Order: sequence, then structure tokens, then C-alpha cells
Amino acid sequence: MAGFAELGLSSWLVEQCRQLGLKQPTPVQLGCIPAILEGRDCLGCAKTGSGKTAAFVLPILQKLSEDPYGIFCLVLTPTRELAYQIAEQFRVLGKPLGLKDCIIVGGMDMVTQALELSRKPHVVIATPGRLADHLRSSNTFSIKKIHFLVMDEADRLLEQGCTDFTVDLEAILAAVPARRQTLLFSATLTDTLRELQGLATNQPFFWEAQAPVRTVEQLDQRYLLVPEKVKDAYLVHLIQNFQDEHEDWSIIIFTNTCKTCQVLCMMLRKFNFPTVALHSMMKQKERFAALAKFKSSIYRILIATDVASRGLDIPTVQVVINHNTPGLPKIYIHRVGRTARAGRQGQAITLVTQYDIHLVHAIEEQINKKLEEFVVEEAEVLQILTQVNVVRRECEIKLEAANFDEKKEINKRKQLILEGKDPDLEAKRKAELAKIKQKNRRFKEQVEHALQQQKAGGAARKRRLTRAQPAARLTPAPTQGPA
Ligand SMILES: Nc1ncnc2c1ncn2[C@@H]1O[C@H](COP(=O)(O)OP(=O)(O)OP(=O)(O)O)[C@@H](O)[C@H]1O
Repeated sequence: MAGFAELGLSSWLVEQCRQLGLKQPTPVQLGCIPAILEGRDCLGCAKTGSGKTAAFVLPILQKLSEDPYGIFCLVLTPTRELAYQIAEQFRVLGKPLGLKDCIIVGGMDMVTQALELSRKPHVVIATPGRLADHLRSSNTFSIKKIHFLVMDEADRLLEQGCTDFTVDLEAILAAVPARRQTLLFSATLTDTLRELQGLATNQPFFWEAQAPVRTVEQLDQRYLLVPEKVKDAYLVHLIQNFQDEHEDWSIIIFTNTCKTCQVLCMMLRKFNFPTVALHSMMKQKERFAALAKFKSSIYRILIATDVASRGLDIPTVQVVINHNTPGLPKIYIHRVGRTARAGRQGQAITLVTQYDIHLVHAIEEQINKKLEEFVVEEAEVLQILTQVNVVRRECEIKLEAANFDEKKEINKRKQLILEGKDPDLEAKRKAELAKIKQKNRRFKEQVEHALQQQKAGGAARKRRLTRAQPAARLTPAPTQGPA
């Protein structure tokens, strides 16, 4: 098997890889590094934890060392935490170059960032929203001459999820040169392939891991069928068991909303589980602090929304628990990909209620693998049921008293103001949109209803006819006799 040197990387980079413990290139690195070094655009689709970051960082550093200038490379990523993680890889691997990097993410001081940008860093790692804000508001830097544009978790950047990046991306794409090398990576790239292909047109090289199953082999994937109302008792039971059976352990729990995340964090703490939360309602400094405490194993449980589902590389994570079944298979793929990384073993347990079974089927179809049942001692869960429910309710009341929902509303308004929008106008626009949607829905329902009635009428007519036919057969048909 080819080593890093055979891929065309310089000896100093090969040495950096060795020092970092990267002995052999992973398949995605084997595939993509030579193509990027040749100057081609690249679309890399490989499983979670398979080393996609180094697949773009290494060739970029090599090209940068040949022609160093700032700003040479722009990396876009959907989350702030991921931006810091990517920057760290650039720093460690690019140490001998004296690499200057700059992280531009929301929640941090804009003036400091503007100053850093004006110092022409070699590499800028940014979330789209904040970078677009800088482009709109300052002329102290330029990304007109970048050589590389990287979009990590590219499909997420393009899709219109709860955070919609499209407007900011448009602003950024208008500011970068047409002649550039574009590198797009994700574990679920194929979902938005057509849009992505429009971005990477310079002799694009497409690399996709050939494997029947879309999740990693070392991942044990289970589901646990639970009634909605007793979900939390099962969660507490799972964690308690895991804590009893393992000495060195760490778990990520994913929830569907910031509020659930916060309530469950409070609840697990009441049960003395060392838990930290990570969600978008937290201040950025708190988010970083939480992640740092989890990474250093001070806290063994990270409870997070999907803000942590992509890209985060924390090798110690042995278990991922999905407190809710993800509505989209690709969210499932990224969430469970926070464990079993770089060849390690891991386990994913998804709590499934009676309403989510169809979601599990969709996941199984997408990943091409059946989830196995996770068996628990129901009697043990029953024993803690009342206690868990009482504690959860207490935590909910405490959170409501702290005006969590109100704070969420205020945060939303602040965000809109930062985006240059009027919150009241925005609310009016949304209400009007909702009205139109409701009207359309009603119209659709009416049409469907009319169609159904038409169908039902047709069926009834048919039934009448078929009922009529045997009766007709009972009455002997008039025989055509000779007159
Ligand atoms: N050649 C290699 N040999 C061994 N380990 C590697 C190699 N390349 C990368 N790694 C390690 O593998 C881990 C996962 O890498 P990385 O975070 O780049 O995964 P990824 O493919 O981007 O995953 P995700 O899709 O979840 O973002 C990291 O800890 C990284 O240091």
C-alpha cells in the first residue's frame, strides 16, 4: 500500500504525519491527495471518521509551501466547533511552515476578527454567516485571490436546514475568484451532488468509498423500542448500566431541541451523572468550555443537539445515544459517526417510540443495514420510572422559571438584527407566509377530499353495478328464440 510519500507529499509533510501517528493514508486520502496536488477540483465522499480532513489539509499545505501568500485558502464549515477543530489540524500539520490561520465564526468578537483578517492569514476557516457579515461590512481584507475554497460538510452547507446558509454562501461565492481549486467533502455528499457539481467544475475528481453499508463496520447499531412517556427512564437506565460496566467511558446523547437538551442535562446532573450540554442557545464561550470539559473527560456525558452531529472528532466516545429518532437518515449517519472513528469500536443506541418506526425503516434502507434490538431489563426501568419522571418535571419547571423560551425568542431577534433584518417585519413576513401555506394546505386538502369523494362515488357505482349483475344472472336472460 502506498505511503504518504508515494502520494506526492513532501518529506516535511510525511514527517508531520508520522509525528501525528498517521502511518498509512486512509482510502479517501489515497484517492484525493494526488488529484488535489494535480490541481483538480475534488468531491470526496467517505464514511464518518475516515480522515477526510487530512485529505484536504495535507495537499493544501503542500501547495501553500510552494507559493505562500495570504489569503491562500478559505475553508467553510457549518458549525463553529468544527471550524476550531479544522484549524487545529492545519496548525499541527502546518507547524514547520509557520502557518498563520484565522477562525471566523459567530458568537466571537467581530472587531478582533476583522483585525486578524486584515493581517492576511494563509488560511481562513469560517462559518458562512459570520464571514458573509465581514464581507458586507468591511473592506480591510479580500478573498479575491484565494487558491483553494474548501467546503467541509458540503451537503449541509448547501441544504436549507434550520440554519439556512444559502444567502451567505451566495455572498461568499461572489467574492471568491472563478479560477480556484474547489474541494468538497462529506460523509453524505451524494445527497446534494448535482448542486455541488456546479461548484467544482475544474476537471472534477469524484471519490466515493465503495461499500455496501454507509456506516462504519466497527459500529454496533441498536434500537430500543420505548413508549414515549417513559423514554427518560430508559435513558437513565442505559447510562447507569454503562457507567457500572465500564471504567473509562464517554457518551454523546443527541436530542431534537435545545430545550430538551437543557432539561435532560439538568436531569442527568440530578442523578449525579457528569453531564455537559451543547446547543445553540448557549453562549459561544459556554459551548467551547463544555466541549473542552467533555474532550478532557472531566465530564463523561455530552448532551447535544445536532450542532454536534457533524465532524466532531472525539476519539474517546464509545457510545452515541439518540434520545429521538432522527427524522432524516443522513442526520442519523452523522450522529452515530461521532463514535467508532478511525478504526475504533463503538455503539449507537436509538430510542424509538411507537411513532418513529417508519423513521427507523428509512434509516435502515439508506444505510443498507438492519438495526438490532437492544435488550434491557424492563423491571429495572420500572423501578426508577416515577423518580425519573418527577425529577424531569422539576427540571422543566426550573427551566420555565428561568424563562428559557423567552430567552430563545430574544436570541432569535438578536440574530435577525445581526443579519440586518427587522425582527418585527420578519415576524410579519413569516406570519403571512404561514397564512399562505395554510391556505394552500386547505386548498390541497379540499382537492384531495373532492378526489376521494369522486373515487368513492365511482367505487360505490361499481359496487352497485357488481351487485346488480349477479341479480341479473338470477333472472334468466331473455332467450332469443325464433319469433
Ligand atoms: N491516515 C490516518 N491514519 C490514522 N488515523 C487517521 C489518518 N487520517 C486521519 N486520522 C484520524 O482519524 C480521525 C478522524 O478523522 P477526520 O476527523 O478527518 O474524519 P472525517 O472523515 O472528517 O469524519 P466526519 O465525516 O465525521 O467529519 C482523526 O482523529 C484523525 O486524526
